Amino acid sequence: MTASLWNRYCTYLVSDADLGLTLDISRMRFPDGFFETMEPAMQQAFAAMAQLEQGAIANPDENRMVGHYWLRTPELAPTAEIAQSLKSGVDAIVAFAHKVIAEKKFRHILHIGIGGSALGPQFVAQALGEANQPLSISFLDNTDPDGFDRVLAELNGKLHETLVTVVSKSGSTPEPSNAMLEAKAAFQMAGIPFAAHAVAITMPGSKLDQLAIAEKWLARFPMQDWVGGRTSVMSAVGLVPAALVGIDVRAFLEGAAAMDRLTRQTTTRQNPAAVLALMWYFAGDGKGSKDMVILPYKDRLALFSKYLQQLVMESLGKELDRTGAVVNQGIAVYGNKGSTDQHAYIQQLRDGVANFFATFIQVRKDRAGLSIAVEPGITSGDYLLGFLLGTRQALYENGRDSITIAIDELTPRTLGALIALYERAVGLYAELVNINAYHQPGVEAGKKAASAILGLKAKVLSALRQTTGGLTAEAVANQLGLSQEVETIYQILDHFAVNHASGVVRIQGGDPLSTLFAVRG
Ligand SMILES: O=P(O)(O)OC[C@H]1O[C@H](O)[C@H](O)[C@@H](O)[C@@H]1O
Repeated sequence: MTASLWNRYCTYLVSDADLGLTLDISRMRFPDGFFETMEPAMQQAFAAMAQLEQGAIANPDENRMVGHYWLRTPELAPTAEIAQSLKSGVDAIVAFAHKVIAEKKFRHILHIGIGGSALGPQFVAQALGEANQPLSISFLDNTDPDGFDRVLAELNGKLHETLVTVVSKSGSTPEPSNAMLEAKAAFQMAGIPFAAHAVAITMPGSKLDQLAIAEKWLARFPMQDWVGGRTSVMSAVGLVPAALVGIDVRAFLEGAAAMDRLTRQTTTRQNPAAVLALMWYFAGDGKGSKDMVILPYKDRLALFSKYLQQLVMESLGKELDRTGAVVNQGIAVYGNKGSTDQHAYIQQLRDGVANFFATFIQVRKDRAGLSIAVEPGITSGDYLLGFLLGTRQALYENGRDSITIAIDELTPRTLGALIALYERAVGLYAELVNINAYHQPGVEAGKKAASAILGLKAKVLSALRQTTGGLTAEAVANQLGLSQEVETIYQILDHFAVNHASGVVRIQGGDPLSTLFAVRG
């Protein structure tokens, strides 16, 4: 390390002794005066965030407040009623988890949810879980039948001691709904009443909530309208499973509250979320032209990149800015963990296309106990640090910038703080580029197209049933007057045939134009 880099390190380091956290931007090559240039915009961003925290309709497209910061500081909620419901909500979650753990009736959790309703719980469980935790946890986070089978097979013979947490904010997302039905079927097959094992986490009055009430499920926990899925890990969505696996959820919330205090301050250079957002802005020129590669040197944090992928990309990936201009904003996020990735894609980061900036995440404490020496005077943890610093240096020498975030220890408190740091950095960055970070209009397009495709299935089958000799996909499409849908129809027929569904077979193989499909039996 050169003296000038050390100087830059000391000059720009943002640190918080209470959380044991540092943010080092010395390896980002921003020019002198960058902070000064950005200061007016950052002050506006602070003001907008203050409004948001006071209950402004910060998500106007959905006419919603944005309240995830109140989850860890209920006193800041805009009404006493919200504050009280948040406090009693956490009390109820903690009491429920204590009871379940003490009774020892349940040994496993099957958590059902997708997107924000699964990624947070998965990330927290992997980051803080222990081999001897009171309940083990597994996840159904898709509508993949084989995926269901694999997880349910692992729970075979254990369903009588399995608690199922069904999570869906809207209560009508198809994937968790399908997963719930598949889990319910498995319970029925095993002769175990599903309702007595099922917990619903959803917005009051949703389809899922109504089902849980009608079937008298074991428990229901509310999700708030003003908490988005990707920032729901500190609502019942994340707290219920975390408390059940024995994680100190109050410390988790407190860590986030501490980070919120730190990142609410308006002295930019002392505010780690502001500094982080500005580094993203610098790296990608405010247009997301560089990808964000997340490299935690800690196995427990391997899901952090996936978690941040949703948080950052669903929040910032927007076609329009708030004036309605087409901006196609966003920052692509990917990563896994170090040093593992050094044996994979880091080759390209060092030598290939320079379209990214890296974020190294370091946990200074190696492990709970003592380390053996793997070489005289050297531990495995020394290697991990060496690889982190070495990779950072190798990247820097080749013109690749990086940020390093370090914490002393990974605990519920520091994990809460890390999540809160990124939540606010995303909020501030969205202000800098003037977009709504709290809606996700693009997601709807795929959902609508999927439901149109499902609607075609019955029509395709009935057309096929009317012939004996078999039809090509084109013939089916023409019969239905849907020639523009021919490829989708071909895909549906192929899916039928491979799954031997409804008696559909391929009676003459070949290319998509000549393959004949028929109904047999
Ligand atoms: O919790 P749910 O309402 O089931 O939603 C689950 C997920 O699906 C949606 O499509 C959104 O894009 C995500 O932000 C959300 O977390």
